[in-house]
Amino acid sequence: MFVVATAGHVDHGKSTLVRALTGMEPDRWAEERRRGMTIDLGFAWTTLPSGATIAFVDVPGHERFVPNMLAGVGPVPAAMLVVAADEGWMPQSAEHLAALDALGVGHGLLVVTRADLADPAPAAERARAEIAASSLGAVETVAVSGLTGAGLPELRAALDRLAARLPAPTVDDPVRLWVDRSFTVRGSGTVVTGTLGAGRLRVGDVLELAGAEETVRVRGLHCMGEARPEVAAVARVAVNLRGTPRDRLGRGDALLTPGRFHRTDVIDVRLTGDPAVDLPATLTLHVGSAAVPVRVRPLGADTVRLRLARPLPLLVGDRALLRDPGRHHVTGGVRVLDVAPPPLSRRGAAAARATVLADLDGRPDLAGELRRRRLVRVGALRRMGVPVQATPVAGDWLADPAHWQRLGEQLTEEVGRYAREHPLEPGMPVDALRQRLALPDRALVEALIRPPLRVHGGRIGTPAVDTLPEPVARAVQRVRAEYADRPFRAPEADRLVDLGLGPREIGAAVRAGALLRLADTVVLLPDALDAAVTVLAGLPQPFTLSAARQALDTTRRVAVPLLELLDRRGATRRLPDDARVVVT
Ligand SMILES: Nc1nc2c(ncn2[C@@H]2O[C@H](COP(=O)(O)OP(=O)(O)OP(=O)(O)O)[C@@H](O)[C@H]2O)c(=O)[nH]1
Repeated sequence: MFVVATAGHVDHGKSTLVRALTGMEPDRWAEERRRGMTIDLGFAWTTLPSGATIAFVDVPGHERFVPNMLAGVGPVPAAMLVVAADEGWMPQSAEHLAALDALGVGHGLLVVTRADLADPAPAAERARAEIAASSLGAVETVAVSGLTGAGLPELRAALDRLAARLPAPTVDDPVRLWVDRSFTVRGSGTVVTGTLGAGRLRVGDVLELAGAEETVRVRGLHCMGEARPEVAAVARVAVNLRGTPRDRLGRGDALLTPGRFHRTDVIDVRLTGDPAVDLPATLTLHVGSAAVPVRVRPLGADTVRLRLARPLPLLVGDRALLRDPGRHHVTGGVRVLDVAPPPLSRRGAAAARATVLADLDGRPDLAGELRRRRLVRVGALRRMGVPVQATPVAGDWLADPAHWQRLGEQLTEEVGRYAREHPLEPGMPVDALRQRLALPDRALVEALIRPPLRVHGGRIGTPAVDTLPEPVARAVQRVRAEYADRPFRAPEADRLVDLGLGPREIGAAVRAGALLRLADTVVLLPDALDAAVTVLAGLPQPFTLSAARQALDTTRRVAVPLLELLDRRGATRRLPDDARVVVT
């Protein structure tokens, strides 16, 4: 099935055309029949020559009912713009086209009606020129008479071609069904209707109400007058919500796949088309079938922040329309750039925000969102409409890769600093670290830990120190504290004993990797090796033993075995003349 909305000036023959195509009566209300005018939305369907089904959303043409028109057009992907041959292009033709353009409707047809009353060519030419400048672009044109039926077979064929051009619906997406009507059916209870633009509905589904944060169960589904166990997009659908009082939901509400949409009352948007220089401070935002008053705060040249009078389930990339209800005038279109924007409380925040927004295009972009939010939950991103194809760093957290790497470096620094400031403690408490790094979740801290660091007893430290017997671990910490600023000076044997490290303790510490034995009684802290390579790499190459000794600020007792160890590990290479180079 595909769904097309009509559009066009009042009395140009939209309803007559839908009636002629479908044999159904789209104007449902007695008042509409009496006044010969469409006030609200009408619906009808038919089968095309290809066998495809097409449903029409027939909208009112009178300017007073533009909000109803927008509720019908908002969720529909294609439009049939109707212009009467005898009247030609009229104000509501223009306003309806402006609305379709603002909403970014990209597919449609031009139908010149009442072709039995006048030559359709002039009206067609003018209309085509207007339409060409809109999001609809170049459209196929068909002249018809709803009265005589002339042109209807050609129109059916053109509708088939239009259907073939429409993008395939995404039936696996979450459901956001904008409600355009709600009524009570005797014996069945509350029924709502809408255009299902994406996703799939099944009897028994549990859905959320956008406005009430409560869930409802789908008791029955109707599509084209028939009960169905399941309806997939794109379709006109009636949903029976027996048990839900009718006053709980109406036009502008939405039925949602639970947990998949972010309800927001603040959005940052880009104005599309010609951004008006002076936007009024209050306007009405039309999106889907909803119409909500908004307060407008300009940010950049074509970006504004909108504060909605009530929250709506919006996604990054949504198209919407701003209208000035006082002046009966479509102000322009917007594309949603951010549905969870940061507050603008600091001085200069608005200008900074405008710079960020200038780079956004409303296309959900995972890498960009991660860069801006740094750390964000999978569910939150999904609810904003960002497709998530990335592996969480911990739990359901996603991280910007560069930020994550910086956090890892900060963590190492913090743990190192803590060890220096608290030499007797066996590591830094995880919660203290979480606070230092301002991380929202302990799981993130744990995910950032890389060997040789590890968590032990709620603290983060090096495993060697953790697993050593308590007195030995303390003794090693004392060495660390005492030699922090001269890492290549090995303590003399009697100093080691003073610090609590006799031959047995030294053996345990070396086995655990907490000390590095260079020679019988020469020990260093294990990180001295890497530090030594860094110092040596800074020397003019090759360097001599004596240059190395001076650069490391140590004695031959340490320098000789240290360089030999580095040679064995391949970090340095000894040349035939006994000088060395650092291997890079
Ligand atoms: N001669 C002739 N009259 C037509 C044709 N199509 C519509 N009309 C007449 O034009 C008038 C308006 O037609 P509608 O179909 O109600 O127009 P509409 O565009 O649906 O009007 P709104 O929904 O109120 O905007 C009616 O009197 C129709 O009988 C046509 O092809 N030929």
